[in-house]
Amino acid sequence: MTTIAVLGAGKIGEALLSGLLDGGRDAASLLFTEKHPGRGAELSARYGVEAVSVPDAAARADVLVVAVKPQDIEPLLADLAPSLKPDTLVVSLCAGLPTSLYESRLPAGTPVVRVMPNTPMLVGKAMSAISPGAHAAEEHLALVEDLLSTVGEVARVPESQQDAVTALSGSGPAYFFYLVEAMIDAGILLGIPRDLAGRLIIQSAVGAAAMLDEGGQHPVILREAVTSPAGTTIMAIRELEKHGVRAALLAAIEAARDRSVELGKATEDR
Ligand SMILES: NC(=O)C1=CN([C@@H]2O[C@H](COP(=O)(O)OP(=O)(O)OC[C@H]3O[C@@H](n4cnc5c(N)ncnc54)[C@H](OP(=O)(O)O)[C@@H]3O)[C@@H](O)[C@H]2O)C=CC1
Ligand SMILES: O=C(O)[C@@H]1CCC=N1
Repeated sequence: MTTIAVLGAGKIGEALLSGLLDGGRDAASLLFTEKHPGRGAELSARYGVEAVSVPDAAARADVLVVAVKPQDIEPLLADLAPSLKPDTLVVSLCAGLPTSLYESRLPAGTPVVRVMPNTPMLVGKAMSAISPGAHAAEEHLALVEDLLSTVGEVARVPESQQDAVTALSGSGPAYFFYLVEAMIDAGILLGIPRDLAGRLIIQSAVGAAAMLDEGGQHPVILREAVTSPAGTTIMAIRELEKHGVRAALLAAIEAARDRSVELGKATEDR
């Protein structure tokens, strides 16, 4: 079985380990590296996966999944480059970082695949978008697709779209969590106890997501079906429009895209 090492088992690295194990992968085929020995020991105990050093991961794994913050990439690549085996596939989960950055720091010909996943990986419902670097062939893309399809859906996109994808689906779960949090607060405002407000809103979100996913109908049609003439929903929609919520979402997602571009540029400038 292919050995996979996750370099940086923080929020998304841990979500990947946990999602792969839930998807049936053998813990013996997984490795991870962590900066802090305490966290390494905690994760090993929780998942039964071995914590190793970066050079050990490079020596033993067929696939290295980079999951450190973009700001931490340079020391990691400097650590990795001398011990990397020629055919090792490098998979980057890092926002903004182009495959060309890895290609310029790692041995010539290293295959690199850029991925933008999201945290619903933890429950097997990730949306991941993948793009090949200059030396990644179909077999590499197929391997990454196979790996990530155990933790959710996978789409192939040109690398030029990855910053936009990061803003949409990479950060996307946070926008929905923010909305749910604000709607629960509205329940509190209306005098509903917090637990009940949470159940009302979360089950509405789950139901709406299932209709979007399974029903095949456009969101406008689904919203119109809730919006009765002179009813309650249209009064709420008028307030959302008055407060510029649609424009705020467009601006917010554009700002996230711009930040992804900036994170990539910051490494180019070093
Ligand atoms: N969180 C998310 O929803 C998503 C994140 N991503 C991307 O995933 C990457 C990680 O994000 P996230 O998980 O949120 O961040 P975290 O900070 O939670 O995780 C990164 C982990 O890597 C550790 N680390 C840093 N340098 C090294 C190193 N050289 N060797 C081993 N471990 C190291 C960090 O330790 P320490 O904290 O001590 O520095 C930390 O535990 C980012 O590049 C982000 O853009 C992509 C999609 C979604
Ligand atoms: O906020 C971030 O930078 C990362 C990338 C996408 C989701 N979280």
